[in-house]
Amino acid sequence: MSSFKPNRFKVFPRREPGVTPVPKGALSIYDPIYLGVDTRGKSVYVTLMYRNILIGGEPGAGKSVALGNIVSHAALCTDVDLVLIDGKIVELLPYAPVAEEFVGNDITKALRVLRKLQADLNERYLHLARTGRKKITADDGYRAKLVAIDELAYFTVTVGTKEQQEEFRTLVRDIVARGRAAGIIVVAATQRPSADIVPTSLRDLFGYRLAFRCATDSSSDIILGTGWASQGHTAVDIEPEALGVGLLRAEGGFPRRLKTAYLNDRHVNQIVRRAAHLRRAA
Ligand SMILES: Nc1ncnc2c1ncn2[C@@H]1O[C@H](COP(=O)(O)OP(=O)(O)OP(=O)(O)O)[C@@H](O)[C@H]1O
Repeated sequence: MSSFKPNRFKVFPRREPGVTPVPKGALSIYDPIYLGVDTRGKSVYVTLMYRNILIGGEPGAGKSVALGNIVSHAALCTDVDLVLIDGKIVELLPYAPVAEEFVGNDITKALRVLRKLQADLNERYLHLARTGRKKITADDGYRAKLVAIDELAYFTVTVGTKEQQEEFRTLVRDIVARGRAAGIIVVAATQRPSADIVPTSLRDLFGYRLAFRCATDSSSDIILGTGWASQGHTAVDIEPEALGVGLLRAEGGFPRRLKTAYLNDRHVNQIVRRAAHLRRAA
């Protein structure tokens, strides 16, 4: 188990135009996010601004830990608001003190929060249309948002009425599809990589896909993309004891095996305390 060191999160030069300067010691959502190491021991980062990430795999394979790495980075950024939707409650609850919204296993509240996000999205698009531009930057006066959803299936098949589940699906699809350009990032995790939870049309909207161990080639393909298993890239091959090992595929690239960084509860609590301090000071 690696121990957490705050300076492990490298701060990269921010070259994007219109990025709000962040206070010393804080991170930016425009920075690459540290996820773990690949098979050669090289650090693996993902840049999520203007992108989304889908995380899938069987129970206990490492999805929530990966999600926690991303949310921890975002918490330490003073230029992004966190919207956390957690059907399991306990995975994202530690970040609630620094979140704009925290939703537990309450689909009515989840829908209210997603409708509000959609209205915000519509306003951002109107602004883009009025100014003749295609992408929101911090200069536009809109803050980036990171929407983390841990467990898609909980809200789309388990709780609520059929109508609520359908509305949840529709809202998530719209926010994933249109959110990127508007500075709204979606990070979604599911332990049920099946076509009813993640239809191809939704999967294909995610620029990054991270598949932890899956039971079948078809579940692995549901996360990574059709045809990868037949080319030898399948999360079925990940050994059951290899917790936190997954295949990461970035837009148009080959799946790359990685082991995620592990933050234990103490690390997360330290990060949240630090994040609260940075956010108050910003
Ligand atoms: N990168 C890692 N390094 C070491 N251990 C890990 C790592 N990732 C996960 N684990 C171990 O595996 C356990 C399960 O991980 P995690 O909670 O992320 O799984 P999950 O896929 O979200 O499961 P579920 O779908 O049941 O919620 C963790 O509690 C931890 O003990």
